Amino acid sequence: MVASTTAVALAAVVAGLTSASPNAPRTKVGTFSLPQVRNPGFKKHGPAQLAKTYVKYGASLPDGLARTMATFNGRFDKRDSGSARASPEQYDIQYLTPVEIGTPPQTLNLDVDSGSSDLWVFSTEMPASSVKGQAQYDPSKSSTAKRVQDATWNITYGDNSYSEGIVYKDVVNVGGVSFDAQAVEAATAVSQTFTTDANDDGLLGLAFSTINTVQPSQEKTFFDNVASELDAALWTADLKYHKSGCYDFGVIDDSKYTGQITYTDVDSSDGFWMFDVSGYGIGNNTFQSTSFQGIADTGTTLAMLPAQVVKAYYKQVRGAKLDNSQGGYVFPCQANLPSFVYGVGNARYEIPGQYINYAPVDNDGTTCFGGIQSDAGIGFAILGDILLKSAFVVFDASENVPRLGFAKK
Ligand SMILES: CNCc1ccc(Oc2cccnc2)o1
Repeated sequence: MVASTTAVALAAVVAGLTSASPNAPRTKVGTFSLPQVRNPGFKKHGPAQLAKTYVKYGASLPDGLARTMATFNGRFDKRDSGSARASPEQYDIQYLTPVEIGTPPQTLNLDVDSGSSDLWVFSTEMPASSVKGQAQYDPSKSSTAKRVQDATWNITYGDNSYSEGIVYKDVVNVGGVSFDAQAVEAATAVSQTFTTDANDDGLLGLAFSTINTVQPSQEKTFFDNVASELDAALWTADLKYHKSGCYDFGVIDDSKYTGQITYTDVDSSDGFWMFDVSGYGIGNNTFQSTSFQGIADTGTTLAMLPAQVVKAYYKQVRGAKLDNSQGGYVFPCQANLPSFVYGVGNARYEIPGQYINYAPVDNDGTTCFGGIQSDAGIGFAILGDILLKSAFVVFDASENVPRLGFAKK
């Protein structure tokens, strides 16, 4: 930002020095004055003025100025913002977002994941046996793909899914926001859970770049790469129950929420969007102001909450039980589930009971698996899609301390 201010200041000085043309005839005609009129259509733009001056005197533009002018390509005042659809898989197990990679663009449907920081894709670098219907990034078909020599990555997720591979730099476009040298992590191997997930072509990590797994030199997330070009260094998640939602970059679309946005500071020291949940309520019972730490994680399907909170919730559900063979709390699919309320500061956000009936565990739909489960062993709560889809969420990195915003919708 300072660089462009300097350019503007410099341009203003240079523009001022060249206001009178040096080529005017030098005849002695006494004095004359030319009243100046303001050009109503003139938009002040430092780099453009400076560039004009260089061109006027036949000088070539310094590289930085040429690059600046290239990025503006006529958009003198607009910076950037974009919007990308988030389509749910069955049971909202995850939401997939089309991402264009390479030249010409190859479209892959990625799982936007605020709980990790690698952008990785199924690729032609992996064995065909690991690919069951997914789209594959083919760097050999992208004129802008450049291999990052000796770079590798590997990552394991909360559900023990795993992937690893090599790295290219290429153009990546998400919802109209583009970066021309994004680290695209091409998978050479993935776990069976990814192979069987036919619609998921990879992940787009939007946690903090400090937990990106590329070695020997860590790479930046897509958001960190584009943040300085966005109208505002933030992105928003508007996920929905059993229907498509939207990720926006660089803009808060006021039509997508009601009332006020409540902000809370984020502790990003572990690389996550970690914040304090101020408490919880079950159905119409009194709100319990016992705070706990949790991460906002669009890449986790369920809500993993403190064991005591989960126990108190399912105590209100007739026939609910902890079934370790299923890996968590189950209940009769016909159960009438109470709503769940979580607090952010003084604000309260309610998850309808219906959202907490995640999916049947048996073919006849008798027993269902809960959307709220215990975070035992994780070390913090995970506010996954079950909770996030009931709010409009702002992931705001525009200030020194990042923050999360929540609003009703
Ligand atoms: C559903 N298993 C495969 C799979 C798709 C996306 C991911 O990634 C995850 C899993 C858990 C938490 N965060 C990201 O794994």
